[in-house]
Amino acid sequence: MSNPSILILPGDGIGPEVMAEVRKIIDWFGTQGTTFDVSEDLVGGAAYDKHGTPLHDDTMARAQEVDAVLLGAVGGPKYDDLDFSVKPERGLLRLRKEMDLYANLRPAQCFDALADFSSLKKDVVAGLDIMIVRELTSGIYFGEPRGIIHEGNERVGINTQRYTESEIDRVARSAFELARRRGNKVCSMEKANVMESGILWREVVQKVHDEDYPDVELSHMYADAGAMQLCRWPKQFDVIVTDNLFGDLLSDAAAMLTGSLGMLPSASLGAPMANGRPKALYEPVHGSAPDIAGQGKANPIACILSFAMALRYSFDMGEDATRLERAVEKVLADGLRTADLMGPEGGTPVSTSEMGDAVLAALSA
Ligand SMILES: NC(=O)C1=CN([C@@H]2O[C@H](COP(=O)(O)OP(=O)(O)OC[C@H]3O[C@@H](n4cnc5c(N)ncnc54)[C@H](O)[C@@H]3O)[C@@H](O)[C@H]2O)C=CC1
Ligand SMILES: CC(C)CC(=O)C(=O)O
Ligand SMILES: [Mg+2]
Repeated sequence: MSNPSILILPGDGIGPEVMAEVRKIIDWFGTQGTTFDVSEDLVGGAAYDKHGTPLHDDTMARAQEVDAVLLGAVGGPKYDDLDFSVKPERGLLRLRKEMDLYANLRPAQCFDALADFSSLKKDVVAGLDIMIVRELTSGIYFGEPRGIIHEGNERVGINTQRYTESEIDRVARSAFELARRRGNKVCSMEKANVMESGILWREVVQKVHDEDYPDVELSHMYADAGAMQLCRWPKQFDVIVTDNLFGDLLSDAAAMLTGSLGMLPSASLGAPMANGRPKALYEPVHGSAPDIAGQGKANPIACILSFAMALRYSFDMGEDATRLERAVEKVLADGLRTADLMGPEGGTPVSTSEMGDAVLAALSA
C-alpha cells in the first residue's frame, strides 16, 4: 500500500514560518512508522511572484490527487495593488472551489491554561468547545455578478449573495452529522429578516433537520445577534452552521474566545473520494500576519492543530490527533507563550520555532 500523501502549500507571510513547525511533526511521524509522501508547492503571492498566477494549474491538479492539502496563509501588502483576478487570496478561493470543499470546520476550544488570558471572563470561556461549520464554496465570495462597474459618474462595487437549496442542504447535513458526535445541538445563523438567501437557508436547514435529524436540537438565530451571543455566553452553542461570509467573521471572533487568532485551526472538507475519505484542505484560520512576519513571533499552534485535524479526518489517526492536541495542551500548561499569548499573568516567552520544538518534545515524550 502506498504512503498517505500530503501537499504542503506554505504560502506567504507567516505561512512558511508556522508550516515549518508542522513539517517537524510530520517528519517525527516518519520515525514512528507512519511515513507521509510530502510534496511542497507555491500558492498565493509566492506563486504569483514565480508564475504570474496565485495558483498554477499543476498545483491545482496535484491538490486534487493527494489525500490532504496543508496550507499556511496567503496575501500581504505587497500584493494590494494587483488586479483582483491574480490576488493571492484568489489562489485559495480557487482551491476551495475546484476541490469543492463546502464544509469548513472551525473548532474553537479554550485550553484551561489560557482561560485567564482571554479578553472575556474566565467562567465565560473555561472549558469552551464549539464548532463553527462555515459554508465555503458559495455565497457572496463566489456569487455572480461581481466586479466594479461604472454607473454615471461613479463606480459601483458589486458582489452577489447566492445560495442554491442543494448547497445549503449538504452543509446542513455536515453540521447535523458533527453534532451527533458532539453535544447534539445545532444553531443555524443567517439574516432571514433582511435577506432572501437567509430565508431559504432557514427553510432548508429546518427541512433537513425535520426529515433526517429530528433527534438533534436545532435553533435559528440572526447572525448579528449570534455574534453578540458568541461574546456574551458562547457555551450555549455546540455546532454553529452558517454561510461563507458570516462564518468568516464569526470564526475570527470565536478565535478570541480561545485567546488568540493564532490558536484556531480549520478543516475544509468535500465529498468522499474513492477511498471513502473526504477531499480535504487544512489551514489555520488566521492570515499571513504581515505585521509580525519574519520575526519569529507567529504562534504555530493553529497550524499544528490543523494538522491534528488532518490526522483525524484524512488519515484515520484519531488517537494520534488526540496525542498531538494533548501535547499542545501540555506546553501551554507548562507556561510557554508566543507573543500573542503573553498577558499580565506572564509565562515563558518563546519564538515560533521554540513553540514547535516544545510541542514535538511533548508529543514524543
Ligand atoms: N486563509 C488565509 O490565507 C487568509 C489570508 N488572509 C490574508 O492575510 C493578510 C493579512 O490579513 P489580516 O487582516 O492582517 O489578518 P491576519 O489573520 O493575518 O492577522 C490579524 C492579526 O492577528 C495576528 N495574528 C494572526 N495570526 C497569528 C499567529 N499565528 N500568531 C500570532 N499572531 C497572529 C496578526 O499579527 C494580526 O495582528 C491579508 O492579505 C488577508 O487577505 C486573511 C485571512 C485568512
Ligand atoms: C480567502 C481568505 C483570505 C478569506 C478568509 O479570511 C478566510 O477564509 O478566513
Ligand atoms: Mg478569515
